[in-house]
Parts: sequence; structure tokens; C-alpha cells
Amino acid sequence: MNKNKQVGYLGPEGTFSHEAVLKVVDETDEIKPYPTILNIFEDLEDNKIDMAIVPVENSTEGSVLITLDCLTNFNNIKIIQEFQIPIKHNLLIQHGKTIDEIKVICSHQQPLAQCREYIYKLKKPVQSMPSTANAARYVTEIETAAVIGNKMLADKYDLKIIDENIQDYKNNVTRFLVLKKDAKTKPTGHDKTSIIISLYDDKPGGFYKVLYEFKEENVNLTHIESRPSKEGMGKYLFFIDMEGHKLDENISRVLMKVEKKVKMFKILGSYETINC
Ligand SMILES: O=C(O)C(=O)C[C@]1(C(=O)O)C=C[C@@H](O)C=C1
Repeated sequence: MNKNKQVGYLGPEGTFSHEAVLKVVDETDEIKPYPTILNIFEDLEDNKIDMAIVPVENSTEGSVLITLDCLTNFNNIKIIQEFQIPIKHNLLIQHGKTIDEIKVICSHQQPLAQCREYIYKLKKPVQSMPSTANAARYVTEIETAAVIGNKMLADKYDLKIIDENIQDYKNNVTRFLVLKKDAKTKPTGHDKTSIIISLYDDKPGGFYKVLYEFKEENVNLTHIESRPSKEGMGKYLFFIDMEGHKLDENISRVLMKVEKKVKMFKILGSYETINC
């Protein structure tokens, strides 16, 4: 008998990650909210869930760093798909309250950052919470608090939307990854491959030698990001995303060449970009 797939996401209900997970699951799948992104990776690694959806990059604020760190540390978890959703923020408060009565704006740190200019104009302090939905729960208890989050929060937590589309940049989108343990994918024609590398030593041309290989194989890079390797000041890991699947001839060649030139090399997956 086919067991229903269990799919983890950053909860509780009403987060943007909840909105995102609903876009990619089947009716038969069970979705499971988690308090943190780290907990999602742990349960996926321990086979307690079959799949997971995690935010990885926002067009305003950049990478979701905990996701990058977990991708580095959990060796068997692979990216199998990616997709983007528009992130439209709203300001919500308890029914019967007015903005003048609000003393604090609560949300996940990403939405707070995505609405920085808006909050600055409100001239009210902020409080960071584990997710937008946790913040909404808090607002149901504290009548002088407001939450920044999506429209789903109004119904789920019985709150009133007092301002819409408040993100500082109107084209605010977040890219999400679909993750699976030990997964293998086939090329679809619209794939990306993500790797992590570190360089042997800090000398002129070190990174150039790696980039040169991508140019030689005509591989288009879509993102490069450095993160501290945690080995000491000035020591970095480089996250590199490229167009193509690792089974494509030029990608397979470039990965072999790059692997020979670097100290640390890890493939995070070759995965399809899907439209939601
Ligand atoms: O708190 C939420 O609603 C989340 O789903 C988290 C999260 C994030 O970590 O980036 C997801 C997408 C948006 O960029 C804002 C917040």
C-alpha cells in the first residue's frame, strides 16, 4: 500500500512557507509544520518525513542563512526542485484596535527586513519571532501588538488587515527549495545544479581558476554567495548555482574539473525549476 507522503515546512499554519508548501503537495500528502528550519532538516535526515520545503532566498533580503548552513551540514539531503512565490506583506491587528494603540510590530526577521522602510515610517519598535504565524498568535494575546505577514493570518488568527502590500519593494519574491533525502533526479531541460566549494589557500587568482572552468564549458552561473566556513576569520565556503543538470555533458565535465581544483566540494543537487 502507498503511504501518504509527509512534507515538512516552517509553521505554524499561516506562514509564507505554509502558502508555499500548499503549491507543491498532492491532496494525498500530509503537511507537517515545524518550529525551525533546523528541525525540518533533522527530521528529514532521520527519515521522519519524506520531503520538505524551505525558503532559501528572498529578492529583497538575500539568502536565508540557516537554510544555507543546514545544506552545508546535512550530507544526505538533496535539492530536488525549486520555485518562487510573490511575498506580499500586510499589517494586521486585533479587531476593534487602531494603529495609534499599537506599541510593537512583530514578525519573522525576514519580513521585518523586507518592510524596513515601512516600519521606519511607523516609528514603532519591532520584535522578532520564529515565524510570521507565531507573531500572529502573539498578537491574538497582546492587544497593543501588530503582526506583519500574509493575508491567511487574518482568517486563521481572527485579525484585521489594516494595511496591504507594505513590503518596501513591490516585486518581493522568495525562492523555496524542495528537499528529499538521498534523492536522484533526471534532467528536465530546465534544471539548475548547486554546489558548495572552498579554496585551498588565499592567493591571487584562486577563485578565478574555478570561474574560468565555467566559462570554458559555457555554463551560466545564476548565484554565488560566500558564507563563513566557521573555521576562523577570513575562511569561506562558496555556494554556486548554475544552469543545467549534473548529467548534462558540459555540467558533468565542469564539476569534475572544479572538484580537482578545490579543497571542499559538495553537490547539493540538480533540480528542476517549477512554475507555481
Ligand atoms: O515566517 C514565515 O512566514 C516564513 O515562512 C519564513 C519566511 C523566511 O524565512 O524567509 C519565508 C518567506 C518570506 O520571505 C518570509 C519569511
